[in-house]
Amino acid sequence: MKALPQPPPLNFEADEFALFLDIDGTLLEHAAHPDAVRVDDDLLALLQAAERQLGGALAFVTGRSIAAVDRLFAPLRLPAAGLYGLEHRLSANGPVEAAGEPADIAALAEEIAAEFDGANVYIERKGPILALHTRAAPQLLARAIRLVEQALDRLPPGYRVLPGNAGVELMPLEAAKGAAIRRFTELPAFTGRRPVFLGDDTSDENGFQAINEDGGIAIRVRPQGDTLAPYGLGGVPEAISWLKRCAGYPPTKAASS
Ligand SMILES: O=P(O)(O)OC[C@H]1O[C@H](O[C@H]2O[C@H](CO)[C@@H](O)[C@H](O)[C@H]2O)[C@H](O)[C@@H](O)[C@@H]1O
Repeated sequence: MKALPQPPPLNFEADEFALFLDIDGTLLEHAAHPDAVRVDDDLLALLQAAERQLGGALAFVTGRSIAAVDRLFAPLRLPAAGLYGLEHRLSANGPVEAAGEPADIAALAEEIAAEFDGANVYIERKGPILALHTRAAPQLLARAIRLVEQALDRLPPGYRVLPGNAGVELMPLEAAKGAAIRRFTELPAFTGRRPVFLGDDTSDENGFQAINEDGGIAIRVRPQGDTLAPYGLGGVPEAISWLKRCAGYPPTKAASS
């Protein structure tokens, strides 16, 4: 695969850009369990500076719930699309439009938890989305995917299965990062600015597509295989270094090499 060029540094203070950030694998290195990731003060300060410089045109766009995002980044609160856009908080201190857990998904979650009883598989119940994490038990990934695919046949239409490298998620069809980003770009704080989206995963490709269609800048972190993003950054450290340059931090050795 041809290496993607790095994105040019942007000036966050230029009133030109709206920034959308995926979290896991983009801002935070992956950990064996979703609750094992940590946000350090350096990242918090960077996000606070970026939010100020961008005039508030900064939002998380993540598969996590907004409640989980707030716990991770406390005391920082940003506008956020959680659960791939099934939840929104349109302004930093606004209300969360949260999504509940339908009865059929609750029943399925119980069934799958019993199936994996004693195995090192974490079942994350996120309202209408069910995630099975096998990062700590990679040998169980194929079984987890099979179980969720079989369950799809029993559920009412309107769900899809999104397999990943370390787990699988069952989610409503309308959960998509592209639509989540567009919901923000219609708001006064974001509109008229060029959208920029950093993501690292298959689930971010839908966001890249929307960004490309809307004349924005799509950046895939640690690109592997096909991507719609025209730009790439090697990993989380490179993504943080690039964001720091955009926010006017002095160059570090790693960033300038
Ligand atoms: O859209 P994102 O912000 O990238 O969120 C995607 C999922 O992230 C979390 O799971 C992933 O990260 C965990 C911590 O590194 C890791 O243990 C897990 O294997 C990954 O799938 C989160 O728990 C999910 O709810 C998000 O959908």
